[in-house]
Amino acid sequence: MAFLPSINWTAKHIPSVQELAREPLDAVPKSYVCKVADNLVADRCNPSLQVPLVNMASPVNEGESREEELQKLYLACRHGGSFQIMSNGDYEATEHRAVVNESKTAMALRSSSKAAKQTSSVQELARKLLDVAPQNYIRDVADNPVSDCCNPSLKVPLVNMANLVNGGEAQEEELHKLSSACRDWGAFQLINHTVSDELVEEMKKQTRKFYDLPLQEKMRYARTEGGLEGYGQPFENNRNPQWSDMMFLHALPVQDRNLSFWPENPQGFQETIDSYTKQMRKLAVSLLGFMSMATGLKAYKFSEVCEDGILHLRMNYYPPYPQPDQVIGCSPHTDITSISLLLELDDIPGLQIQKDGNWATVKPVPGAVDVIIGHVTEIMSNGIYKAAEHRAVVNESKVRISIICFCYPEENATVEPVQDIVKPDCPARYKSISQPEYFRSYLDEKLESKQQFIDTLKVHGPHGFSQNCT
Ligand SMILES: O=C(O)CCC(=O)C(=O)O
Ligand SMILES: [Fe+2]
Repeated sequence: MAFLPSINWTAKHIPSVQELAREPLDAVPKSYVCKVADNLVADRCNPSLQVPLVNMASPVNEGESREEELQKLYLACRHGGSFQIMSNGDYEATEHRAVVNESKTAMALRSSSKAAKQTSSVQELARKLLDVAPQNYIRDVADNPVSDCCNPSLKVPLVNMANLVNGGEAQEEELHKLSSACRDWGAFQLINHTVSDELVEEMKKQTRKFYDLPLQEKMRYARTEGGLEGYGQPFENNRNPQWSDMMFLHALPVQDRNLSFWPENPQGFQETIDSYTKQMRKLAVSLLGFMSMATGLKAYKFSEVCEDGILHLRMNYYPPYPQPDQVIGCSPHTDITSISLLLELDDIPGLQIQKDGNWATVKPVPGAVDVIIGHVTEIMSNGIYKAAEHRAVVNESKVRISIICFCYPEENATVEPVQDIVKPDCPARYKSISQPEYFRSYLDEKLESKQQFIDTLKVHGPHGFSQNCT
């Protein structure tokens, strides 16, 4: 397919040394041949030197041999052990290497204690449960998601897309509702949207099947060090890791895809993701158009920049946790998108929106898409619309899965307040920045505590940020 990354297997990059060694080779590729000065046989080996042997049973069991074994362990560590830094140099890190046998294969599994800190799957961790999650997942009482929850009378607004599309009087009324939702909440639930039920159901079904695969299969798509895409845990910038796994893909524009991260299993998932993300971008464009209209703008200013926009897909998996108030599925944050379109797989609430100091739980509505306004729309509306702070809590006994399309302007767009909103008595409250620069500065920005990325883009000129333009 056109978007497969091109891999150039030169002599330097051999896909498998195991395979290479199977070939009847006269000589290995040149790049594998060591210099004479590094020759392993020439500086080989003092046969009288014996690596120390330590018997684990002795230091574990109390008793006479314990002291003796500990002494052996101490000497072994001093001369060729690890923990050089933690022991302040008392123990030494060992230089080591492995040589090759002339006729036999050798295998070794390396385990590094780094892996223990960061799990490769919270889903697996939750399966082994465990009366309590590892300590680093447990939150301070002050951040407790249940104790600071929730005002049940707060209800996230519902917007009916059919009324927006059909025009007439019903449209006027619905635009009014949409405007209030965007100004007062920065979020709403959208019913009668344009994405087909079959496609939505297929996307849900395949996502569930993907998470039901064995870990080993999911790990084929694992995020690589320093990368963004693939299967792994949420990017951490918080004190506690989040009780969730995720799959993150660059889905649109099509040329941004790296299909090596797109699951081939379950069968047909790639095609479903392709259709789903294209349909969701269409919905985003149409909805952003109505959101422009709802500010009183004649043209579809917010949507124009998204017609060929960027779309990132994230599928979140939140395992249950018996004390859901002790962990967090997704920490409070605002999205940096134009809008985020979120699908909940089952009737299991988890998403919460911050409203006037309270958290409001979004109750899943069959067939609805949850819409969350992000920083780009806040900027383009010059602050009339607000990016919603939101988070996800975990259910005590049931798995929760959500699928989110993060929709952004296209690559060559400029993120700035739209001209028709900026007026002499309502100057621009945000800086103008190109879309690529916007992403770059988001990833680079070192934010102070409580500061959000959008704060770095606010204009604090003579007119100040306090101007009220609404
Ligand atoms: O899963 C959810 O309900 C929210 C997830 C979310 O906000 C995100 O992934 O940005
Ligand atoms: Fe979010």
